[in-house]
Amino acid sequence: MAFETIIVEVEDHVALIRLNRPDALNALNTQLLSELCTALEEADANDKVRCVIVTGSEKAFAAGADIKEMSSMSFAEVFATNLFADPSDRLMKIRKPVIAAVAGYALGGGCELAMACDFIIAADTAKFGQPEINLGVIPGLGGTQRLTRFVGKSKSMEMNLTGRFMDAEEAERAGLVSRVVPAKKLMEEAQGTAQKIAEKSQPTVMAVKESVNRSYETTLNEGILFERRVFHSMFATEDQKEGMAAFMEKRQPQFRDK
Ligand SMILES: CC(C)(O)CC(=O)SCCNC(=O)CCNC(=O)[C@H](O)C(C)(C)COP(=O)(O)OP(=O)(O)OC[C@H]1O[C@@H](n2cnc3c(N)ncnc32)[C@H](O)[C@@H]1OP(=O)(O)O
Repeated sequence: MAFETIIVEVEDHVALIRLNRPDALNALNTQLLSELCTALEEADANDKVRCVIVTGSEKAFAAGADIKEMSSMSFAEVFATNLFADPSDRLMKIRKPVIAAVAGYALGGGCELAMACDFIIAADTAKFGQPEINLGVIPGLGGTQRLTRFVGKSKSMEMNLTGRFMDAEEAERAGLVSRVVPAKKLMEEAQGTAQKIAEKSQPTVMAVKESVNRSYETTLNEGILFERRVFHSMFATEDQKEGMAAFMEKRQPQFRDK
């Protein structure tokens, strides 16, 4: 499919999806969100793709949902159309790993999009925030829920109540991002990380993603049980035999996704 508000490149088993509305700091309008979800679904279904990176520009990952598009909507309209339910549901169905490579602003829906990815690598220029309170609304794509799980109640409450931005260093300390890298190295680091994941056994990668995500949805006991059952099931794969044989034979494994 041809896209207008994003750019998609596939190289070495990694799909790079770049948000591309430079005049609006990648504000997430209906078209961009729809194209992003479609690109992610296409990457998920593409046998050549083993890992996905979502990124923006040097100035903005995304400055939130498009305020100009939303400003005149009525309650009846946002309720009847279930605004943001569709992208939220579609993002959660992606089974391949998705890395958010964030430079500049990741605000409101931008922060929520980054958090909906599997992990965040941040440039030292990144700024995260949920400033919806300044617009007279609350987050609608997971900002009160996911941010709380990432950084805890106190910091999430403060960020959501004041609209304060968090810089990259604070975001790393708080556990929102997996690591911070110099802005110039952001894409190199994200690509390198994606390559490492792309070399693993794909069923195992998907099982890790499903198991980690399960920890958000269930009790610790249920989660541990789920993990153990998935672990057991890995012994039905050829890649488990190959991975363990390769260790014993002191060589690199040749995974076949079987
Ligand atoms: C998804 C939900 C439900 O959770 C809701 C949301 O996401 S609501 C949106 C939350 N985000 C914000 O409130 C951030 C809004 N943007 C800003 O505060 C500032 O733009 C900034 C601090 C990120 C950057 O400031 P600055 O460098 O001064 O650039 P600007 O001149 O403000 O912006 C450039 C250009 O982009 C347009 N813009 C920026 N953000 C948005 C947006 N979220 N929606 C629509 N348009 C946006 C801005 O209007 C400028 O365009 P022009 O007006 O000059 O044409």
